Amino acid sequence: MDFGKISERGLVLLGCGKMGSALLQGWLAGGLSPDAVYVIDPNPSDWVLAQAVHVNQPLPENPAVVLVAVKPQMMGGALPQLQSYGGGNTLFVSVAAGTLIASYEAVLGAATPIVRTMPNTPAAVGRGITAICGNAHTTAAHLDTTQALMSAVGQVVRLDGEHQMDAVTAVSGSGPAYVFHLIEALAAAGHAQGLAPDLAMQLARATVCGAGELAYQASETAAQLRINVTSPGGTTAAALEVLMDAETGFPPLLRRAVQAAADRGRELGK
Ligand SMILES: NC(=O)C1=CN([C@@H]2O[C@H](COP(=O)(O)OP(=O)(O)OC[C@H]3O[C@@H](n4cnc5c(N)ncnc54)[C@H](OP(=O)(O)O)[C@@H]3O)[C@@H](O)[C@H]2O)C=CC1
Ligand SMILES: O=C(O)[C@@H]1CCC=N1
Repeated sequence: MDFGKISERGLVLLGCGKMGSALLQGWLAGGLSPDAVYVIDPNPSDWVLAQAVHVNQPLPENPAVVLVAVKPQMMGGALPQLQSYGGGNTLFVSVAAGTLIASYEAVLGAATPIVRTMPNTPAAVGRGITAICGNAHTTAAHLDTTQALMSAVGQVVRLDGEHQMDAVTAVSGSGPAYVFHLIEALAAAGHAQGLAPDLAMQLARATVCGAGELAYQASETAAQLRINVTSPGGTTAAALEVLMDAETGFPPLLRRAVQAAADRGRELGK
């Protein structure tokens, strides 16, 4: 990726925990010079400290981008220190769940270009997906810059508006955790069938990873890939009868889980 203005003017990363580090890892791997990155974090990890980026050092006068990756609950304490960059030509990009664009505008000024995004942690291996939407002061160029930054760590989709963000967060932002829990639950179920825990975990993890890779590479729909596994009257059909039950299977369970996540996003926005 050509980091252009970011290489010249710098990128400030406010909060460099799990999500900030996943993004930073992708950018550095994509060719961003560590010298262009200014991390602010009270407890930087050993990994961050080893990246030759500026950590808790004086900031550039006019950074091209401020990437906000602190928890929503920390935003009130963290954001005001960057208020002086508001209303100028610094683009603010937030990855925080829940926190509304209006909250940033209240601190930074409504004339600040702000793009709200929702990435996910597979960004750490270049396989994330990030949804983006901007405020009234973001131009096509700001959205392009954000898209380029997030494309360094996976796919990017543009939303119609911020109203979609809580649902997106509940599906793809939090979604990796649902899949990791699927691995845990599948392994536990294998153990309940008499397999040793290690073997059950190896089988479950490889199965989810392999199925994910197949879904990524194959041209068929997810439904067709499922049908391809399901021999009529066979073992998969027996399991799917349980999992696809309209009252007790995955569909109502995931609907409730995604609803809970989206509701929590809305609460965080208050
Ligand atoms: N994790 C995920 O899968 C995803 C997270 N997000 C969003 O990313 C954001 C960060 O989440 P995540 O990375 O998981 O959380 P982390 O707690 O791992 O990272 C947040 C980092 O910010 C630091 N921090 C706390 N206060 C300040 C401050 N005043 N100034 C600068 N840095 C500060 C924290 O330090 P300390 O630990 O010492 O408090 C921590 O290192 C959240 O808003 C979340 O909604 C979005 C998509 C996916
Ligand atoms: O759990 C959270 O609130 C964050 C947002 C999406 C994933 N992690």
